[in-house]
Amino acid sequence: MKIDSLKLQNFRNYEELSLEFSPGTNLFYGENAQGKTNILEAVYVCGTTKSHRTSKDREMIRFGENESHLQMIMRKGDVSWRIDLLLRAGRAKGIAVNMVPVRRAAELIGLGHFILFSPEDLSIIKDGPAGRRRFLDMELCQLDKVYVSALTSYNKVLEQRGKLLKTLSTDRRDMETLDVWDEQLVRYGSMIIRIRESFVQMLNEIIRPIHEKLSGGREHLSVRYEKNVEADAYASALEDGRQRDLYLCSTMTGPHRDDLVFSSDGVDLRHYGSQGQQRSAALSLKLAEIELVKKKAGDSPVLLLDDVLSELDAGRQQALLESIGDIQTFITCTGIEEYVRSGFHIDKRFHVQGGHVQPEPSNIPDPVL
Ligand SMILES: Nc1ncnc2c1ncn2[C@@H]1O[C@H](COP(=O)(O)OP(=O)(O)OP(=O)(O)O)[C@@H](O)[C@H]1O
Repeated sequence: MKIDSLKLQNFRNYEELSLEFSPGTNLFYGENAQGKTNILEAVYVCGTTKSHRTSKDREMIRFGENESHLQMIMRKGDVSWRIDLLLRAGRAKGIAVNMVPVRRAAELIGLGHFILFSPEDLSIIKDGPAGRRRFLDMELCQLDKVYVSALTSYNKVLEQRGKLLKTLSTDRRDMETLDVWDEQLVRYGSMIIRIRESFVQMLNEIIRPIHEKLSGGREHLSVRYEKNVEADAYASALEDGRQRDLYLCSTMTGPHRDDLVFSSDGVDLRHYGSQGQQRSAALSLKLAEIELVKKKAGDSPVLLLDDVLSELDAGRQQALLESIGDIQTFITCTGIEEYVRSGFHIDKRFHVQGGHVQPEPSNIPDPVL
């Protein structure tokens, strides 16, 4: 799948923007705070309906405006799709595919796959479990419609249960309602756990050879799904923990407390990995994500590299660039010198300055030796 074009109106610092992309590598360069990441964000939002930076649509609407419109044309072979998104402050997103309004974001799933890699992703191993759960959710929401609806329902029930627990701490009359929420929590939670189980199993098989190659055969990386509770045991665990939940006014059991464990030769990298090992594992995870999408969706993802190359040393940069192949890629950076130095092929480049984007003639010239 490739993206042909993007149009923005009142999105972040863009009043009006219309861009046509190369199906190969597109590079956006410019000083800090000019609007490079905003373009990647817009592509990601059009493809997934979610931003990687905010859960509030309001923040993406240009300051002083009430709504924002995004339009993206995607193509798979001869078939193309036009995606329209309307962001409105305090209201649900308006989404249309080929000019036909769709009610649920899930209907976009499967059209395309978007893998975003930013410097924050490099600390996914050492940061808290929330980031690793977010990784699971963002990836699975693009791959599996059942997962999206289970996750949406689970989060709603979890919130309702939390509110009820608070009420029950002072007034126990509504105790039967808790049984209803628990039953639903177990239904959706078990679905999430099972889907995560098979996803991590697949991820583990893919990441191992990738990481071996990246570490020159020195390290053997494995990913394990650290479940808070087994799907089959969820109902009884929830019941056993009910008094504690009532006391804490919070649900302590369920996949919202899951984690992923990354180990290298048996050592848990979350706690004992060196910074270099943690960053390598994070890069392997991204490279594995690319492979996984190709395998599971039978299609190439779109790769969005947000200022990440300058964070990697030469060996890791090489590994990332080699894995790009024929994947359509969007890269942001502040300077183009490193691309000139590495001789990396760029199909189309854009200069970004203060909310204006200037396409420039194709490839960066070869370095003068
Ligand atoms: N809702 C908004 N309305 C208008 N401008 C906004 C909005 N949100 C962010 N901006 C502006 O967008 C700019 C940041 O853009 P972006 O994050 O794309 O920067 P960047 O070019 O990627 O910079 P860096 O290289 O530092 O990451 C800032 O000037 C910020 O004020």
